[in-house]
Amino acid sequence: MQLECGNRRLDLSRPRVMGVLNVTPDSFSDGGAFLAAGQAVARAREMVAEGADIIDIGGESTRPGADPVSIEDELTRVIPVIEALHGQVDALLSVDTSKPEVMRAAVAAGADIINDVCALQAPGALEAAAEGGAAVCLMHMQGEPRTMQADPRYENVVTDVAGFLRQRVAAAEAAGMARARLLVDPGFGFGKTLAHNLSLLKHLPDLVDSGVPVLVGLSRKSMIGKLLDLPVERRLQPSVALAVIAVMQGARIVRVHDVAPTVQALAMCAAVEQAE
Ligand SMILES: Nc1nc2[nH]c(SCC(=O)O)nc2c(=O)[nH]1
Repeated sequence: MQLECGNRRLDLSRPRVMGVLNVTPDSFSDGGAFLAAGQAVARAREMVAEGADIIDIGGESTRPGADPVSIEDELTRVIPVIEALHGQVDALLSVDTSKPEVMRAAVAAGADIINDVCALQAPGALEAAAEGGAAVCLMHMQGEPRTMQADPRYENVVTDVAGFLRQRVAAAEAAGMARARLLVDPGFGFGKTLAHNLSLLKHLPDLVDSGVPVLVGLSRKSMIGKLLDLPVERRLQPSVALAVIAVMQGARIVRVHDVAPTVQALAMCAAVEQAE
């Protein structure tokens, strides 16, 4: 199984690690720490050295309650980092954005993957994503970051999310994107209660059956805090455990803050997968 990212390919026959690089002043886990492009580039290099296959660069926090960011501010934050990293690190570059203007500029600057928590629903996003050839991650979110955790409700969260993602895959293909360029993601924590998140993880194989590789983001999320009553800075071990569970449920890419421990854990998953 290969993911087509422009003229590059990512072999998904073994699970891959996407390192989170928040270039925002209010990101929930390292807000402000990497605002300066120089610090962001250093952090990216650190994650690549730890084994990250992809660096996910985000200029707008989408944690619950986050305020929207202007196009200009998002461009100012992410483009210099993509330009500085392009061709300089042995990892694919992903841009975490929902804005078509940022998608176009990021791909032009060297982004290999568009990671859209809104699954290309913004006006012009399908066209922007189609034209550059980058891979695209289509993620499910109910509502918007500011209000999505108020009172999320579903008929059946698994079939609702799976149906939405199937529809977004169809829309992307209709816009001219080959299926080999696509990823789907249930969007843990994006308009979901703890029960919804646990059900989605338990039934992840239903999503895997869609034939499009699955990416998940569970790292340091509030579902861990709710289950174990742990603050963000003490969620490493459960985050690694959730990455292993997701991979054993069929996920092929995990989006994480703590790269080295996740790389180690997924190397063991890969060894077991490949054993006789
Ligand atoms: N594809 C994808 N992109 C993401 N961006 C964020 S930002 C919030 C956080 O890291 O807690 N989460 C996710 C996720 O779960 N999947």
